[in-house]
Amino acid sequence: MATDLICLGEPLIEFNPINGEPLDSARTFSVGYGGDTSNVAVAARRSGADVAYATRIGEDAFGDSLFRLWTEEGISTSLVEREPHGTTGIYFISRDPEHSAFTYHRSNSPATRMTPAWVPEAAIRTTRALHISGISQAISTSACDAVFRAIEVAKDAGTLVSYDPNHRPALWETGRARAVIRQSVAEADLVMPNLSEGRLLTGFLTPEDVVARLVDLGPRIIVLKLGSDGALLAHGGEVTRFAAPRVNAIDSTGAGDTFDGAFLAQLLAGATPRDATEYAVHAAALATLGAGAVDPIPDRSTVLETRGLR
Ligand SMILES: O=C(O)C(=O)C[C@H](O)[C@H](O)CO
Repeated sequence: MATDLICLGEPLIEFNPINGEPLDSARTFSVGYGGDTSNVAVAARRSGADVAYATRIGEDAFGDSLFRLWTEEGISTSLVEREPHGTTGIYFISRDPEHSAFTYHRSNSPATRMTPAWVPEAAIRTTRALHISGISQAISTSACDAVFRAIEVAKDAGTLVSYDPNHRPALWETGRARAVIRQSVAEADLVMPNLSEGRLLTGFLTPEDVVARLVDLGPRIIVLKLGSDGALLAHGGEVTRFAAPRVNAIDSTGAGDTFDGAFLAQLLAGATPRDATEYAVHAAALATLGAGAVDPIPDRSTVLETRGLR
């Protein structure tokens, strides 16, 4: 059965120091789930979308654990390939309320061996939206080629292409990142960068200038994510600012991904981009109230109940 949304990329197992201790002295970690596109899949699912995740993971314990997550969340695993003897990637969080930093152990993971031939073309042709990100383009050349192939198939079929640059400087050289991300932004229908990514792509500083330049690149809908300052939506020739509710954030990991998934679920359910942005700023704020990427992602009823926070 066709799903509303396919998220394609690399999932990771997450290690988060208990009480936010620095990595060099941390002795105890809570173990959770991460990987930006998997986080988006969970967020979209918890907001009511019918979602499939496309990836390659190992036939190892961490692969089993991720597989269980998607199954328990009700995310289709029909596009998940298991690699015998593959080692599923992991990362460690250095926690910060606004900008968490990540230490990766993911080189040579099964996801780095995604190729254009692996891309699930038939499924992408029949779904309504495809979500991909710059992280999958950073992890290997063949994964980057796979993302571009997925975009090409989606565009050919009229599937909405949703793209988050998620620039991670630790994963690739900035000149290449900028070129690849710009090309992807130009091809996408919907892009959801943060301000530093917008600045990298456009050379402009203010959110308004950044959004104006991104509009020139071509996407139909641009949502510039501004963290605790909310978001700026550009759509249909109008630019609208949305404030975020005030919360006592403890960990921003995955908040941007929660925004993406929440926005996509609303859009696919028929909401306008304005209503989807209003909903997504609330969902993203709630996602900062707990530690780690996936556990604090709110469900639809929690987002709707807490919209009065502002
Ligand atoms: O940074 C990555 O590659 C990850 O996927 C880890 C995190 O879950 C993700 O960055 C949060 O957005």
